[in-house]
Amino acid sequence: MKYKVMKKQFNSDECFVCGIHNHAGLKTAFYELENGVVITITKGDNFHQSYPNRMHGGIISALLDETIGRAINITEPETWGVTIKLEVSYRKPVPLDEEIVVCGWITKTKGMTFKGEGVILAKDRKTVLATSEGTYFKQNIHDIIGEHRLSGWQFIEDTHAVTEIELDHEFTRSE
Ligand SMILES: CCCCC/C=C\C/C=C\C/C=C\C/C=C\CCCC(=O)SCCNC(=O)CCNC(=O)[C@H](O)C(C)(C)COP(=O)(O)OP(=O)(O)OC[C@H]1O[C@@H](n2cnc3c(N)ncnc32)[C@H](O)[C@@H]1OP(=O)(O)O
Repeated sequence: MKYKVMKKQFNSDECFVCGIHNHAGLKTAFYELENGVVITITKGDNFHQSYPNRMHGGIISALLDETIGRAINITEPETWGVTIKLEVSYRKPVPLDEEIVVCGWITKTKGMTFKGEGVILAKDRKTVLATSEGTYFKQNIHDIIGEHRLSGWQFIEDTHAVTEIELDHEFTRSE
């Protein structure tokens, strides 16, 4: 099924996943889809490996963590969250020489916490490589970053605008 891209999200300076100046990181761009899912299309590098041509499990979990956490901004653009619990199922090796699609969506918000689920799809946009469930605690951005600056949080224009994406996956909401 084809999903329309509604919005591109901001990037940070130094975050391991989305920091545009983090040279060891993934520099991922995140997009909000019309169905309430946030996605990033990305590819790891050799320095993200565990076994040869296999992405390290910690990096897989970082990708799922941030993608799910960002999905809250579709319905609550001003909300920031910190991860308090994350469960990851590694279903198949995540290759480093092919694009993958990471998807995250929110399943529940209650009080100061929200929950979401995520999936990593292979380059065929269908084969499930990993799945995840996360819980996040809503926190004021100034309590999260303390004295650190907010200035690196910025919109990065795409050279080729991503307007839609085709995914062969059913996004279920269990709660
Ligand atoms: C340039 C500016 C911007 C830069 C941004 C850069 C990058 C970010 C990129 C994108 C951002 C957008 C979205 C991304 C979303 C996620 C991405 C990844 C996020 C992370 O990678 S983030 C790192 C890992 N994450 C942490 O660093 C959290 C450490 N933690 C704490 O900071 C405290 O733990 C806190 C504040 C959560 C609560 O602390 P507190 O002192 O305010 O309150 P307290 O302790 O009383 O807890 C209150 C109630 O939460 C329960 N509770 C607490 N922790 C729990 C746990 N783990 N499990 C189950 N329940 C828990 C208690 O049991 C109590 O429950 P009850 O009320 O029922 O008793």
